Amino acid sequence: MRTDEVGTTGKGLLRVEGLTAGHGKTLILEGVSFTVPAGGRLALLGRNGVGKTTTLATLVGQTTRHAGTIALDGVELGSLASSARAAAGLGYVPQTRDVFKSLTVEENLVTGLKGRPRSALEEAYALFPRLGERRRNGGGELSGGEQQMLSVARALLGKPTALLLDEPLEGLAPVICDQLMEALSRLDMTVVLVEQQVDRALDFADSVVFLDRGRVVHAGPAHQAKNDAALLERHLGVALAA
Ligand SMILES: Nc1ncnc2c1ncn2[C@@H]1O[C@H](COP(=O)(O)OP(=O)(O)OP(=O)(O)O)[C@@H](O)[C@H]1O
Repeated sequence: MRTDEVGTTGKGLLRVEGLTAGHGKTLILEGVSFTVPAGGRLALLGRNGVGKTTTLATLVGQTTRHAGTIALDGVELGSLASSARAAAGLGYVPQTRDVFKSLTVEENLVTGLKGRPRSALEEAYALFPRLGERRRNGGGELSGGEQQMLSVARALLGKPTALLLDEPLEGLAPVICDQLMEALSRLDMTVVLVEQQVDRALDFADSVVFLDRGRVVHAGPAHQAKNDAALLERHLGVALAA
């Protein structure tokens, strides 16, 4: 168990098997399988357009699923509506940062409470003190980093057992990336992270899956991938700085 934790322990086993999905009749994913143990952290990596966002969107029920299963703690989610998947414990922070610009920070957070008491908002402010300082500001007045914190905090207020993060660091200054990754590293829950900043993603994750053209082309421990320049070059076209 991690110390200084936020979230749920012992739950969040995510099993994805043979997922074939896309947009309408257009197939993007073909037979994608991976398992993340409860409390595990998976980095889902690959070049642009290989299907990373589509994978997360399929898990939360926003694409057309043609085959395959998605099970969270043994509960099959594949045929449930998105709202029921969220209720079953799947949290999602989309690439678009779901922030309501016309609502204040606090009002945005309230939309994530899902019936929990208002006092739970303190969890969000404890994780991201900056949101506490900005609680009366409008969502549209926030910096990119603050919007991302708000988007993550709102997803966490729903008490997910597995959190899906789509490129949370996109467009953020390095110091804000540091802060966000530090906060995420304190979460004690299953996480699937899609991220272009490969070095940060591999430092955060225990395991990694590389996608190429909608298929899993490599799966293994994150630390091994980090030290395998040929693997990174092959699947991402990049080499990490030593
Ligand atoms: N709504 C859509 N309708 C049809 N095709 C789509 C739609 N959204 C994405 N695609 C296509 O699906 C493929 C996979 O896209 P996806 O966004 O999942 O990739 P990605 O790996 O997340 O890429 P990136 O790193 O650029 O975000 C791409 O070829 C993309 O053009």
